[in-house]
Amino acid sequence: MQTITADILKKVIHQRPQNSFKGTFGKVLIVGGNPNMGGAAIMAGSAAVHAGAGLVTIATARENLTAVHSVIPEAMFVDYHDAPQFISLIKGVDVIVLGPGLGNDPTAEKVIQTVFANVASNQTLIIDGSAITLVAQSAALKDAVPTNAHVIYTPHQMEWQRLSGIPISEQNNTHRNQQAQQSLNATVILKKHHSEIYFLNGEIRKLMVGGPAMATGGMGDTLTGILAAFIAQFDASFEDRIQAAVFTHSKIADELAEAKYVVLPTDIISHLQSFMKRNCG
Ligand SMILES: NC(=O)C1=CN([C@@H]2O[C@H](COP(=O)(O)OP(=O)(O)OC[C@H]3O[C@@H](n4cnc5c(N)ncnc54)[C@H](OP(=O)(O)O)[C@@H]3O)[C@@H](O)[C@H]2O)[C@@H](O)CC1
Ligand SMILES: Nc1ncnc2c1ncn2[C@@H]1O[C@H](COP(=O)(O)OP(=O)(O)O)[C@@H](O)[C@H]1O
Ligand SMILES: [Mg+2]
Repeated sequence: MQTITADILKKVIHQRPQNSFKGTFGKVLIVGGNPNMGGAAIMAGSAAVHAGAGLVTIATARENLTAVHSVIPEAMFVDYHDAPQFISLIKGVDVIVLGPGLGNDPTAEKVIQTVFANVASNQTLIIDGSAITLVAQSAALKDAVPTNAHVIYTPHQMEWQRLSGIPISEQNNTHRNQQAQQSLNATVILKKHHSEIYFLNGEIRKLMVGGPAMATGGMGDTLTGILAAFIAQFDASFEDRIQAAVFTHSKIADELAEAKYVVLPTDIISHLQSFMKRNCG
């Protein structure tokens, strides 16, 4: 299995063309954050803004409106109960992140169904957190996962156990992980110490940066926003954009961990802009 090396950064992150505007750098929609977990959607949205997505909207519970606007004034808000507005947004973006802090109740299920029913073939759908757990638990949702879009699952080990049926103790079996990933017809980023990425073309990549300073709630939510921004704005291959995003997330954490005992998701978010500037090709 090949490891991801630092040269992926300059391959993917490029100087911005002079003749450009916000639309050049892609539109991202974050769908998540129930009234108890608004922070997850805010971290994902904030990461997408700071990693360079041109336009970011957060579809979340109305209770989160004030927090979203005060923490990320760059992002727009939509109430995920407002079906017409929500559906029109889903249709208008390049990348959708579905799941951070969404919760496991019937509202969450309905939100997931709405996204699945309205995603188109040129879009990328990142399925994370609660959305992975709900898809794993419901045959109806599993059947409704879009087959036309680029789908990426970002499970931690327990979420991967739920989705694939492979117990955590057996997830060191790369071949078995790959079989499960291929049967999902999607890319899988299996998050752990030394995360692994399983691509549809059969390639597998291992991440050798990142460490225990990252073990804080919200760290995976933050990764989804970075992924979305990299996929939405850069021109490199799909596989390279994903590797660059995953590398960036953990490499920033390693750099910060030289001086900090624990690295917070919001620390990573606030260092994205300078890290990308330093590592742009
Ligand atoms: N600020 C916010 O709004 C935040 C909102 N969040 C949102 O919460 C939602 C639920 O996500 P979740 O990951 O917190 O819970 P769940 O899916 O039940 O998994 C946890 C269970 O699995 C077990 N476990 C075993 N191995 C593991 C591993 N490698 N990595 C992780 N867990 C592992 C673990 O074992 P234990 O810790 O109990 O020993 C426990 O039994 C989701 O939508 C997410 O986005 C969070 O991001 C936090 C910040
Ligand atoms: N010990 C560790 N070594 C390397 N990376 C870690 C470690 N602990 C956590 N991480 C990283 O932090 C993120 C955790 O994701 P996740 O569990 O989904 O967080 P949350 O749902 O709380 O946002 C993953 O990217 C994972 O690889
Ligand atoms: Mg998570």
